[in-house]
Amino acid sequence: MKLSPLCCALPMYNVKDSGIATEEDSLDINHTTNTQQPNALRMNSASAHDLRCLEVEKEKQDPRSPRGALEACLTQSSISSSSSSIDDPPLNREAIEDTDADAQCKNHRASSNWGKFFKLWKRKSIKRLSSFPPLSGAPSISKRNKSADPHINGLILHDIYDFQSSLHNFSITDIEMATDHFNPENIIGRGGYAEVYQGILPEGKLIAVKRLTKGTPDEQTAEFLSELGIIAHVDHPNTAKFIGCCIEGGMHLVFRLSPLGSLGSLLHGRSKDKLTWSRRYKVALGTADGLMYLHESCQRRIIHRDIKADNILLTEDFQPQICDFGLAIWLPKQLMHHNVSKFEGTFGYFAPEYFMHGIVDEKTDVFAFGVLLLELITGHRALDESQQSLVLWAKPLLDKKAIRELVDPSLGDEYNREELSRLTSTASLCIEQSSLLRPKMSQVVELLIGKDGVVMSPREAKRKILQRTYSEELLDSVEYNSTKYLRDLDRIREIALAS
Ligand SMILES: Nc1ncnc2c1ncn2[C@@H]1O[C@H](COP(=O)(O)OP(=O)(O)OP(=O)(O)O)[C@@H](O)[C@H]1O
Repeated sequence: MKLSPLCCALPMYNVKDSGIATEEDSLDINHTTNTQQPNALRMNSASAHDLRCLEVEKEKQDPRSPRGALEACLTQSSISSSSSSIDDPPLNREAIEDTDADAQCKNHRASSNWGKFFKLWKRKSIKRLSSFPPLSGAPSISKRNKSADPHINGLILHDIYDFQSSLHNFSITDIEMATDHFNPENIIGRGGYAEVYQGILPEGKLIAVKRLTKGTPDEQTAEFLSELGIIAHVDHPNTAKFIGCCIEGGMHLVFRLSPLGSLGSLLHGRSKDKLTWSRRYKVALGTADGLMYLHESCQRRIIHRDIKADNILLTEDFQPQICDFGLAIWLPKQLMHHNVSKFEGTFGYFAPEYFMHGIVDEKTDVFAFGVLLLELITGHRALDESQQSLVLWAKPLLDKKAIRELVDPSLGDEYNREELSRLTSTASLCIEQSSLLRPKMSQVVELLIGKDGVVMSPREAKRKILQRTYSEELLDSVEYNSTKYLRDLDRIREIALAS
């Protein structure tokens, strides 16, 4: 079951009182005020909103944040196009107008460059964005940006805009031609926010067009910018290939088509037999590599927050590509974790600390990756039709190493025992209830490939990865068992269904 971002407020466990440094949703622009929030949360909404506005201003100053990168681009664009500004068409208010009566935020929007962003995208003359900083080898922006010298800052901007992005600004005519006017027969996927159409460009390139369909125009804009701000900076063989976007007639993100669709559709569909053991192993390794890149090798830490089989696309040679960055956040280095006040994500993949405290960090992705490994091994869904959790079913079997009972019957004996053993022991570590005992993704990769020929036992691995953080200490001090996990799962499900 997928939770929509605004449908369900996270029950608060008074994290502030327990001493954890909390932070408003400073990085996730999805988090607008939720009218369905319980009273306690609603009472806080005014100050949270003010804080949010302040945070937005702070993000705009940081050229490495999604908002900062776009703002920087727009500042530059308005500098370079200042002479022609008189001729500019009026802003596309429709896309950004907010019905919110909050005067402060209206003022913020009036002075914001976001309107210009949409205007830029809409201009036919600008077909290519040169707005996003390079993905690698970028100038050390944060360091140099400390200088108050406008000349130096000008140089930095110059560096940024010299980057020739290959992102394309499609017109709605391009998109309609490619998808045969959004012919329903071309729908290849439906998610919580979007319909995805396959299409073909005049030069023959196959594309997938993600058309945002759910929510109000404001919510769609927030979702669009949130995903765009992350994917435009992500470039790895195991992440979805973003080509460009179109903001005419709605919000559209354009990707290279992954011909085999998602891992979820294959694993739980009629073509399951295509997923031989060696392909499953390849998918596990590739996904781990992609996630390690997001957590540890990007300019900023990216937490995906919705790792699941449906969000792993497959190329024709079964190379996995992580997609759907709609919930992803950038986490500042100095922040141990991020606290959210609303549930977003997918049932069956939630880590206990997310249930308990709304804590989001790399380890919540690691937990979801562990569930994904279990899906690959067992062929079961994360949550089956009767809402039974795969984690709770598999845990006792993992503990007593009943591997034959775990393995997908459709594989028969067609699997590599050593690889299977690595996958099961890694899965077992990833779904540890205490995030402290879960490995980092770089450790996961090592475990999966059996580095140095050593297959680590969970006990050995636990000893190796002991690295306590404050939040981990706190979590560890709370006795968290399967009963509590189940209770939390039920409670969150009830809240989600009630709202
Ligand atoms: N590039 C692509 N190539 C092929 N299929 C795709 C592609 N992108 C998306 N899909 C299909 O569309 C589905 C939905 O896409 P996506 O997850 O991005 O939408 P969403 O609305 O954000 O979904 P969610 O509810 O998971 O947040 C995917 O599970 C996949 O089956």
